[in-house]
Amino acid sequence: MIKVEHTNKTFSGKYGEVHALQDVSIHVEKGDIYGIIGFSGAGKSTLLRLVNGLETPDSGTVMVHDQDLGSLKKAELRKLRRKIGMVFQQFNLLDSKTVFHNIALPLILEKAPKDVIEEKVNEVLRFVELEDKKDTYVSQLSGGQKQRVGIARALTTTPDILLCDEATSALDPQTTESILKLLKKINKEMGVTILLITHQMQVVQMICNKVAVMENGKVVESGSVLDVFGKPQALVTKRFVQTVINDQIPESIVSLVKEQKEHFQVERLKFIGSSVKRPVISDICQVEGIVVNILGATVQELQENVMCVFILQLIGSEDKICEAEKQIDANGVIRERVEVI
Ligand SMILES: Nc1ncnc2c1ncn2[C@@H]1O[C@H](COP(=O)(O)OP(=O)(O)OP(=O)(O)O)[C@@H](O)[C@H]1O
Repeated sequence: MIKVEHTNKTFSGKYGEVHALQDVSIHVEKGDIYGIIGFSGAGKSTLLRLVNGLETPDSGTVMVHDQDLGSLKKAELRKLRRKIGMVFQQFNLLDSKTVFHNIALPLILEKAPKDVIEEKVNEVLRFVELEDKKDTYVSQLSGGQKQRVGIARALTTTPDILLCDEATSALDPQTTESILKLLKKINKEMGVTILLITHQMQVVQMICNKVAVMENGKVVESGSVLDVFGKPQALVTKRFVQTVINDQIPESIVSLVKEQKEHFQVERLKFIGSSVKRPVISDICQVEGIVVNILGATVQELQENVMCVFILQLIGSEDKICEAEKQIDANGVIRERVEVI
């Protein structure tokens, strides 16, 4: 549905050149909620602007619906963009106009008939649950309500792609959750594919099925959310994952672990999907000569799955520890040795 292939974009600024995108590729399929995460300056907005045709790459291609944006005429690009809705961090609404007027704006600009506008606005207002605010001025709304209006406006042209630019960054945690639920409902019930950029891993955890992690203009890691959360490779990805899943040994027990006189190994186990049901702990307990000490455990919801992280201290000889590790690996659990420093 969206294919960005080997794109590069360099800006010339006051202090020299900025390589905003370096060989960036992402593939978004129909029905995805695809998250692009990165710290400030990573290149997320530039990538999003390529997808809606506001920016052109220096090299590489951007395909939307199998159409190469670089080869489209202005009118063709306008037509394609009609099917791409945009949601912004700062809502980009007209404060002195009513909710109805703001939502109707894209259709007013298209000179759609009044009855068509009325019907469509009512439909999207129902969907975002703001029917009672139809005649309220935007200046009188809360941040969450403003974002619902922004989303409703993006839906009036019945887009099949929604691009969200930090849509929840200006909102409190509770409102963020309700907006994310609304985006998920749009994806599920309207079949709209969503590409969002964010710097909050919580957003990715709550609604995305795929994620690309950006750093210094490059995609350093991408894949399904389950894979990326389960086995983050790049340091920046590990840091983002740790903001939502605490997989570290609690500081307070590090010294207790170090006091252990017998030979031991600390292991981090991640159970995702069906591996949650495996009796791994009881399996290792059956390895003769191994004592298991649970140092930490967390459970997080991830998509329609749960991810459990266990930090275990296996006490026993190196041979016995290797035997226990084989038992763990045979159960399809993600395992890594943890050095206690
Ligand atoms: N029009 C421009 N002219 C010059 N430099 C630009 C321009 N647009 C972006 N940049 C630079 O490109 C780099 C990537 O910017 P971009 O806005 O894509 O990052 P970002 O990940 O979206 O960051 P943020 O989360 O802060 O918006 C930054 O160093 C930025 O200063």
